[in-house]
Amino acid sequence: MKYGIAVKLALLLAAVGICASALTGAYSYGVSRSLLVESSQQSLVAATQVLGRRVDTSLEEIARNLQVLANHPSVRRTLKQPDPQMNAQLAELFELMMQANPAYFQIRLISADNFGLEQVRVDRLGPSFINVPEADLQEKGHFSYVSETLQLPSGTVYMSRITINHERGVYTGAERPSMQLAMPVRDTDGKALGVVVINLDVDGMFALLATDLPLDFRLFLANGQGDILIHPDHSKTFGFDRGRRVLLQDEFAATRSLVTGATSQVVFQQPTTDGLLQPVVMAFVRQPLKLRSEEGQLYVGLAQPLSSVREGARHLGLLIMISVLGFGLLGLLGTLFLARLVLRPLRQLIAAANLFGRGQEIGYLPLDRQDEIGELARSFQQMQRQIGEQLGSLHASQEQLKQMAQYDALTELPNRRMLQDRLDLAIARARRHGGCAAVLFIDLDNFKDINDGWGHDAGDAVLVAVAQRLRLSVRDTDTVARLGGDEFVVLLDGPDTERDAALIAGKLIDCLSPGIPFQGGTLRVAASIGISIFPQHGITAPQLLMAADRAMYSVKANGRGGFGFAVLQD
Ligand SMILES: Nc1nc2c(ncn2[C@@H]2O[C@H](COP(=O)(O)OP(=O)(O)OP(=O)(O)O)[C@@H](O)[C@H]2O)c(=O)[nH]1
Repeated sequence: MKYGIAVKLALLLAAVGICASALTGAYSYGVSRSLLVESSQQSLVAATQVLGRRVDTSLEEIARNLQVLANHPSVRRTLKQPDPQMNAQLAELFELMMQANPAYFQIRLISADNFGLEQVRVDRLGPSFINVPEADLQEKGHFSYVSETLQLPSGTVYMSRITINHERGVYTGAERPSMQLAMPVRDTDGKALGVVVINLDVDGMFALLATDLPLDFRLFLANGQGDILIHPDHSKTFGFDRGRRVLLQDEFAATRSLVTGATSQVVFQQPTTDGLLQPVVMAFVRQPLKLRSEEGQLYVGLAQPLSSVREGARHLGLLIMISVLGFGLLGLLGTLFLARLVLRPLRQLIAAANLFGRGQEIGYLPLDRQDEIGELARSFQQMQRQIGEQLGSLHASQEQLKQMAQYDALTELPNRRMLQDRLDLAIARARRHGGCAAVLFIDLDNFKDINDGWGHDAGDAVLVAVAQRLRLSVRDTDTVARLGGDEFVVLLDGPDTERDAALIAGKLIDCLSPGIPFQGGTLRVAASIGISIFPQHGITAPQLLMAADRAMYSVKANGRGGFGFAVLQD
């Protein structure tokens, strides 16, 4: 039993278990993976929406700052009557505001007079600020952020398009993506005195807004017409500034529905392209701007590497694989243990059956168990009992058959067949030791008369009594047999047989002479005996029997009731 049932059962169950859990694992992995990717995509959309709203909120905050400045009494006063001291104080105020708002490139106070001459201007230059000297101040009346803002009602914000700042001046904002937010400064009677302008660092503002996003996220921004303004590949930004527009809807076909207004958000997977070194999931939202602006709306986008989206799914897959293998192994060990547990009593039964087959004590059987194994053990015990009983009766029958084959049923003396065997044995022994054997052939005289006169039962009683008397008259080592009817044979075996034969024949005749009591009466019986001796009268059993038989007939012929020896062979 190289691979027993336990191993086979364990392997089968473990294989079934592993297949089932692998299929379940694969299915749940597939479903969970889709759900995880879907959930990541939804999270990306939500993050993009939050970012878009933050842009709008930031612009509103800038508008509130503009309001503070436009309504500042010193601003009005210096626009009405320029005062270098007041200008210096305002410059300090502008600087403080720029310190608090890192995305402000520049704050200016521009007069409505003198062709829009800058009154106060503070520029950011790296970590420091420059209060531009009066001599370097410029006329800005021809810029729309001045001319158009002067037309606006008090408290209204002008917001320019986002462009590359080509205005003259050496400061951090030069040649960088920027936008101008301006507000008119009006006198109490509503007369426009000038404008306050904040030049905003667009990249800086978005970098600030996106600070809490994961490092591998990439930011995208397009203006209301779809011109890409922020892209990891800078060659794709502000294409219109170089005379070749690069549009969001051309770059990412999936955003067309967004640009045409069919949807307010899109999420899609993008294979590797310029500026995106690996496949990403991208989400874009259309962000309407609350402030009146030339853009009207912006398109804000975020890209997340597909690998990080799938990271969770990969982790899940690994967990599922470990679980499947772990549970498979546990299942295998558990099944092996269970199978051994179940098979132990079966092995006991096998051992018991083997012992029973060899006729040995069968030992312990799990008879107390209430399950199928207990039932099997009880059936086995029952079968063992029945087989034992049947074997017993078979042995008894065999013994009976043996008795019947070798003994006479009436007298219980050895029959002709057994006599034959004993005679053969005696001849062989005599031959080997140079001894002899004697056959005394006994036939009752006129036995027929007893039958006829007293009935067959009387004859039987006589035969039984004769057998008993003959038996008691010889040694235990001698054989007294009944050949049939009223014929008996006594076989004498020993060194002095020849001399004793006549003696014993006389003794036998004498033992029969007492009457045999039967039903209140007495039956009389006598016998004639013929004697043959080995080797004188024959050297085989038939020869000896025949010689003795003939001798017995000679006795009968000579008047019965005596014995005589066989005639010597020539
Ligand atoms: N009761 C009884 N009678 C038997 C049995 N076997 C044989 N006999 C009878 O025994 C008798 C034998 O008779 P025989 O030996 O031929 O003759 P016999 O009357 O003995 O006369 P002799 O032998 O010449 O002296 C027959 O009548 C048989 O029927 C038996 O088992 N029981």
